[in-house]
Amino acid sequence: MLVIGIAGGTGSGKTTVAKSIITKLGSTNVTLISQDNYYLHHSGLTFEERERINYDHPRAFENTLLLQHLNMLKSGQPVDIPVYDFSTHARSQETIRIEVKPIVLLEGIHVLTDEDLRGALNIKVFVDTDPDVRILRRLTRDINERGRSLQSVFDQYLTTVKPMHDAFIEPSKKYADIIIPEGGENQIGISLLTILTERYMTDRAANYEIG
Ligand SMILES: Nc1ncnc2c1ncn2[C@@H]1O[C@H](COP(=O)(O)OP(=O)(O)O)[C@@H](O)[C@H]1O
Ligand SMILES: Nc1ccn([C@@H]2O[C@H](COP(=O)(O)O)[C@@H](O)[C@H]2O)c(=O)n1
Repeated sequence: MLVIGIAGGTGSGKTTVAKSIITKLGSTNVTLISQDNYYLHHSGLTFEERERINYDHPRAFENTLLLQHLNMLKSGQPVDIPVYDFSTHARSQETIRIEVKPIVLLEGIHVLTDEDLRGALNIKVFVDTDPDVRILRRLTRDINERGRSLQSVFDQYLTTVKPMHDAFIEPSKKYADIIIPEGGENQIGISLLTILTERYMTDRAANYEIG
């Protein structure tokens, strides 16, 4: 199984890049997993307490479960991954079944910051988009899709999103094999990744396999 990690700041276009690759290759051979599904649950906290959590710190995620699921997929077992509800800041009761496919695209803000997670990736990608573009995209998305107010997006951006991006996410770019400027607009970058993936599918014995 080939695992491609797609990191980058919030709103950089990680999901858009991943979905473009799936559109080009078809969903039969490629599956998408978002690190966001592995946000810690915090069942003992009230909504107000959950609202104040720093969701941009690397330790906000249950990466051990994510790694366990990647290992199960690699050994041929399907997995039931958590579903995360951004409007309640909690995992929902449901899970999603992920079947075994030859290619896994793993996208998330911190897929390159964690050493163990990096070790599970065959190709490491960083989507590099200017902060002003990212915050504008995030503002629109969080208000339209994640139940946020304008003020809450401002406050969260300044108190946690930007400081954590500067401290952890931007420095993780150095681990990338491929940097894709401007995300979904970069058709050449997306085509490059698609070609690499196609090549893997036609030659499973290629050098990408981790020992
Ligand atoms: N090139 C683009 N032009 C316009 N809007 C975009 C572009 N890329 C992404 N978006 C929008 O910006 C938001 C964040 O993009 P997304 O791919 O989900 O980023 P990420 O997964 O990095 O947070 C989404 O609403 C998406 O539709
Ligand atoms: N309860 C939560 C959990 C996470 N976030 C924000 O999501 C961002 C990561 O998702 P992207 O799709 O934008 O990569 C991250 O920056 C968190 O701030 C949230 O707002 N609430």
